[in-house]
Amino acid sequence: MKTFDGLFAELTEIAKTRPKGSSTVKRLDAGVHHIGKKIVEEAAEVWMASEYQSREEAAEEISQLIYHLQVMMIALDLEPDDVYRYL
Ligand SMILES: N=c1c2ncn([C@@H]3O[C@H](COP(=O)(O)OP(=O)(O)OP(=O)(O)O)[C@@H](O)[C@H]3O)c2ncn1[C@@H]1O[C@H](COP(=O)(O)O)[C@@H](O)[C@H]1O
Repeated sequence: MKTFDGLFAELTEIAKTRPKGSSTVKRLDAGVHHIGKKIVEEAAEVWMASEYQSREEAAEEISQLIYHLQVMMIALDLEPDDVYRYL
């Protein structure tokens, strides 16, 4: 099963090697404004799923929010430790 750090390592490698067909590469190329809008959209979906849908659907939306947050971290050249120090 994938973890936060495992996904971050995978996305970091994708950002370096830029494989064809990667949606992550497309999102990074689209830039911070695009990624930020996606984060807001996914955050709203987490809220809606948590309030009106199942726990399973909420978990899926949370995973997507984590993914888009990680894409933003990579766009900003932030490492997990840069974030963890505030936890
Ligand atoms: N975990 C994720 C992940 N979570 C969410 N998403 C993206 O976020 C989208 C979900 O948002 P929506 O439900 O709003 O779908 P949508 O409206 O089609 O979104 P848009 O593509 O239009 O923005 C999905 O369609 C994916 O494009 C993800 N894309 C990739 N990953 C993982 O990231 C890794 C690298 O992926 P690639 O870069 O595609 O190879 C792989 O391990 C993937 O499993």
